[in-house]
Amino acid sequence: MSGLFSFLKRIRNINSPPNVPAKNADALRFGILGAARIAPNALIIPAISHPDVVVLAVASRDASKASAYAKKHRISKVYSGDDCYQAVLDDPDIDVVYIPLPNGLHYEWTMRALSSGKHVLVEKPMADTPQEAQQMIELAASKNLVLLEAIHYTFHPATHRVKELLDSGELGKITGIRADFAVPDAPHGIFFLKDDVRFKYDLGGGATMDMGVYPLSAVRFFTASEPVKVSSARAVGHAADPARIDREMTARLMLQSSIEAETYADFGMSGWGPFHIFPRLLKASVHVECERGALEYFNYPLAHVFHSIKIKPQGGKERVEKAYRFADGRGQDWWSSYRYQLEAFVEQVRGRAPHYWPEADDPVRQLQWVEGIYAAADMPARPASELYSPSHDFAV
Ligand SMILES: NC(=O)C1=CN([C@@H]2O[C@H](COP(=O)(O)OP(=O)(O)OC[C@H]3O[C@@H](n4cnc5c(N)ncnc54)[C@H](OP(=O)(O)O)[C@@H]3O)[C@@H](O)[C@H]2O)C=CC1
Ligand SMILES: O=C1OC[C@@H](O)[C@H](O)[C@H]1O
Repeated sequence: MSGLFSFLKRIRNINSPPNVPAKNADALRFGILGAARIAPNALIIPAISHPDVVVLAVASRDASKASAYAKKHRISKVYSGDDCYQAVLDDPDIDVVYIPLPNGLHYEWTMRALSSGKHVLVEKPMADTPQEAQQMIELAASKNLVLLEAIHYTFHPATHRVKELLDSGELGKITGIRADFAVPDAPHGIFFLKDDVRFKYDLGGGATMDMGVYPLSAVRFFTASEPVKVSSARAVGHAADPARIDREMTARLMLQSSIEAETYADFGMSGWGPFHIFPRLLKASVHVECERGALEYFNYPLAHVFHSIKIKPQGGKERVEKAYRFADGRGQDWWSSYRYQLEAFVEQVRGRAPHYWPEADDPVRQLQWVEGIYAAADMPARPASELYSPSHDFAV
């Protein structure tokens, strides 16, 4: 009962933060490109409890959508129309740009934002190709600006507790790892729209690009190893564009130190039983096999909602841990992974040490293996932006 009570309290506090601090006079002012569905969870609500963050502006191509979104989320500046995204970048009051646009637009708008001197928080995956990500990272570095790909689960304390347990040696070396992220097929609107950006090849769609970046990131993060090859990959095409858009992808990878990995992503698992009428449950686990036992981390992509870490030493007693804040007291048990991510982002901009920060080229390596998986599954790599040029002459 106490578990259910803390779960409900946590959900309430995540969505309606209990302590609303006054904003610092020099708080970082964020502008959002696009009235995206993810922005309230990923930035707008987490910003409420951060004294150093103000969400100042939102841009949406559609004027009525822009004003309704701004009103609902109490955002004071609204830009709309064809040039609305550029207007945010031209606004001298904006310090940081949050980019929750379709994947295929991440490169263009990150390059434009960095060129305008803004720090950038860009949604995952950072770009459509590793070459684009490389240029984005180089431009940020050359301008001394912060650029972060929003792989938010890597900022949550539970993720770090799992890494600590694996690194402690209690279970011995990692020999294999499997990571899943899959949701059941559901009526349009529950998870995805009928016309969702995820189903459009030219916008960088596909399950591997969308949900698949989590399991791929997880096998790389927890093993601290890179793949050396994609042993096999099997895609099930999405009805919208079956030859190019994967609805489901299962990949087997060989990592350094002979660790075998499997990733599974699906944004529409079909049901089971007669006529597939019984829906499947969410799959969102990382299962790690070690020399002397195993570890199971359930719900790693949304650990703040609920998670469990099962430690299963060989011949020993299984135990379960949870970690909603860091052992040294940092954070709050109701902070979402997005809130922890925002905390780290601000620390990085302010020149202080965040509790975690990814290696600069991590998004490049991640996208190299996204491409490797598509190739092994006989699906085309996602197309680079029309504005991409290998010679680096991005023109704004
Ligand atoms: N970190 C996380 O947990 C999550 C991350 N994401 C990521 O966030 C991004 C956006 O996802 P989501 O919020 O679901 O997407 P939405 O479709 O809700 O939002 C995308 C926004 O992009 C703008 N846009 C610009 N050009 C186009 C176009 N050609 N077609 C469609 N939209 C366009 C629209 O803004 P407007 O019309 O207002 O200008 C739209 O609101 C993706 O990169 C996705 O991977 C998504 C969900 C969870
Ligand atoms: O990042 C994400 O996390 C949750 C998923 O449902 C979504 O498709 C994806 O974009």
